[in-house]
Amino acid sequence: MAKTKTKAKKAPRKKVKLPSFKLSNQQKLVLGSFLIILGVVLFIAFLSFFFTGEADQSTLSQFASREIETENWLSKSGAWLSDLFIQRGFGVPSFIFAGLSFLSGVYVLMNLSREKLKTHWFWGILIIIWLSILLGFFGNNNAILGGTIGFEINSYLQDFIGKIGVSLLLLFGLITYLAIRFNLTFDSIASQFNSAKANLKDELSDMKEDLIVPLDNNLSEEAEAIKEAFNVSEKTKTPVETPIQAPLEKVMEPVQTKTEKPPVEAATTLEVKIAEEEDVDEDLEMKVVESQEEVSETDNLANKLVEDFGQFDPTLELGKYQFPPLDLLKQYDTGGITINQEELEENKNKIVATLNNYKIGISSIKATIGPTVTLYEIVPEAGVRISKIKNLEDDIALSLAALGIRIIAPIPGKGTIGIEVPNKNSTIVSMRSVIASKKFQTSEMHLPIALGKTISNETFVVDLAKMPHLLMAGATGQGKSVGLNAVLTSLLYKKHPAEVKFVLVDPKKVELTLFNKIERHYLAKLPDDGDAIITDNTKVIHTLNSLCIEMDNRYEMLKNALCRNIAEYNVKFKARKLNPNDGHQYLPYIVLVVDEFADLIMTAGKEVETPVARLAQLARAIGIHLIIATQRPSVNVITGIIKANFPARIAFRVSSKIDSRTILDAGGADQLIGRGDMLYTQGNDMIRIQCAFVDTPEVEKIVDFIGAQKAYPEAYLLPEFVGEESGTSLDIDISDRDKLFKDAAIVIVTAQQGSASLLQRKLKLGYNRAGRIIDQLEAAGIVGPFEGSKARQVLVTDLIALDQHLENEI
Ligand SMILES: Nc1ncnc2c1ncn2[C@@H]1O[C@H](COP(=O)(O)OP(=O)(O)OP(=O)(O)O)[C@@H](O)[C@H]1O
Repeated sequence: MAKTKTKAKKAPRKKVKLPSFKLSNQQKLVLGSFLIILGVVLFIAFLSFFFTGEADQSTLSQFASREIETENWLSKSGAWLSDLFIQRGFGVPSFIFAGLSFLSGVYVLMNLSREKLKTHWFWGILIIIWLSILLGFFGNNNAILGGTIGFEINSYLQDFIGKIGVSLLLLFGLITYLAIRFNLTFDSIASQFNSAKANLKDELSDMKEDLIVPLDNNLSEEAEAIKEAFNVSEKTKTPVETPIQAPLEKVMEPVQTKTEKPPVEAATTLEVKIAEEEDVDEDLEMKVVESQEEVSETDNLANKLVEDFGQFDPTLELGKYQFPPLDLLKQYDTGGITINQEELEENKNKIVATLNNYKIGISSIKATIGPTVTLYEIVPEAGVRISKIKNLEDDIALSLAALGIRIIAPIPGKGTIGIEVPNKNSTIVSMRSVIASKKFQTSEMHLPIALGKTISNETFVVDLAKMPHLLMAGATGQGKSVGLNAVLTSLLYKKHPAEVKFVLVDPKKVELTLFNKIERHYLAKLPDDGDAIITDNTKVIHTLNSLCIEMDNRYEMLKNALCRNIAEYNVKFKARKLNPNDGHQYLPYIVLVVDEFADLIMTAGKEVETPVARLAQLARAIGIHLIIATQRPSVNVITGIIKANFPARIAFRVSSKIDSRTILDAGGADQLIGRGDMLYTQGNDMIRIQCAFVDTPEVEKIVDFIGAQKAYPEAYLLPEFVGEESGTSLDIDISDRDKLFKDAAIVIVTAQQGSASLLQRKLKLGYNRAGRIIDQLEAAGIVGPFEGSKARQVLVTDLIALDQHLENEI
């Protein structure tokens, strides 16, 4: 309740703040000096009123007449103002108005906190009212003291609560003021009292000390005199000294009690100090407040920037950007799901009959119809072993004469066993229907992806940012490319070009080329690089390493901004709390899509695996997400380290159970029916989804629509990466060359084929040594640079030319 109350109170306050005008420096100078002068004018006029007020009384009614003269030091205006404020207003306390005006001027000129000024005015006005009542109370005979207001309020109050009531009310007002304004509490008053007591004690003991020290000095002087007079030896000293020490100890006693005060008293001394600081060093306190202002100024600066310019809008540069309309997508599933009652009945009967053949009784059966598959949920009779039903997978498939039967025993979270049976006529789930779904349209996810529809015909939307990386695998022709397009299309329909960037790697060179048209809107690439879509293996390695650099840079930025992830960082940046001059900028998400990952690993091996593994392990927090698609999900392609960092996996149909296990760590993908039928897992649960279908012409229309709009001057640039093969290999020292360098050169030139595997075979070398020799051959100008999957070009035509080439080197 209390909370809601405070909230309700705060809301209108903010509204009052909104029209807060901002002043230029010149305006501040003008307004500030005006207020200061007004303060001085009021002060002079009020002061003069006490000398000239009576005489000017009669002239007030003829303000406009120039013939009538007034005595006020500020003439007619002075007389009028002081009459208004003092006579008819608040009396003597009106001087506070002059002070407040003066103070306001100073605040405006020195650009001090407006909040503090408001507080001064608030309390100032309250004091004026209180004082005016107080003076009205005591100055019954002199109405000027409390002004008409003070006088009238007084007489009004006295009529109701009497003189005693008014005086108590005034006292209450004073206590309330002190308590709120100076945080005065009963304890602090008590401690003040204690401190005064302690001070008094200290002073008394000091006085005692002062009295004793001369005594002590005198005594020691006397002792010296005695010593000298009688020339006493060490032994004889004691009797003389004893009477002297005794009074000394006695004298020390009060001093000791002073230092060994009980803890309570120590606390009081501490409080005394604080109280003293508060009382004496008011200026010092002001300094403390100023330093707080400095802190709040940075806050205010952000607030002010937000107030002045609104939140930072990353989409502003392409403010008129239009998201692609739904019409660009084709509607394939207008007819809805087509499964007839007969088919359902038939399948049900067959399932029941098959199970009965094996003496498995069913207590109930339920069918859920999906776009491609119908799920029959059965509850077996008590005592039936689940494994028995699971083993009948092939028999049920045989009796239903259908491929792609999957048995889920039991369905997680339900006490049933599921049998998925493909529909005779599967329905295409069009991209349009999933994009148009409420679930996708209203999703608040960072990177929403509408993958398709589940078995119960619900649109399935997931957040790529949460996955945080996606592995897609499936045999050729089962819907991988369509799946990738569905992912990209989802993001294009939901995210502004400023919010997400794609890095597309397409070794097949045909699947993703379409997206070239939106290079300057949505793609990221290396600086000084031709196409943004990467088809060349060397470029892939450079890009992956560059993404690693981008990742490191982003982590640095996050660290400096004290944020844990990209979402927090961007919120802070939008609220203008991060200064672009300190290297901060709005960070778009980066989605790296790699098609045919197996091909990359085959040709570039570790060079690709290492940065991919690094990105997969670390990039989630800074908004780089990986989508990797592959046909061959063998263990040397999807290595343990990559797999461990890709909890979200999609499996299209694969040819064997082993492949299914490699992708999903479970069987099932081998029983799918293809054409976009897929299994999705993000940990434990496995969901069967019919992937949304988006055809190439549709994607083309979308990219044409986006490509035709105003774009950024260039693609999002990734940091530059200097490849090792270009940097280190070229300056390989001749003396550092491998012993087999010449032999290798002969092999390469004879075969006219610059490949490391040739050297491995002919010279029986390991991969690493062969690779190093190839690098040395490149440095020597015998073979050309790395060209991805192709063998390097041999630059020396025959063995005679090779001899000449090597001789020239020396
Ligand atoms: N979700 C889907 N709904 C309906 N049909 C689909 C779907 N996905 C794929 N298909 C059909 O399957 C065909 C092959 O799909 P796709 O090109 O995506 O396969 P792929 O796995 O990428 O093959 P490859 O690995 O050879 O590139 C498509 O042309 C289309 O006819």
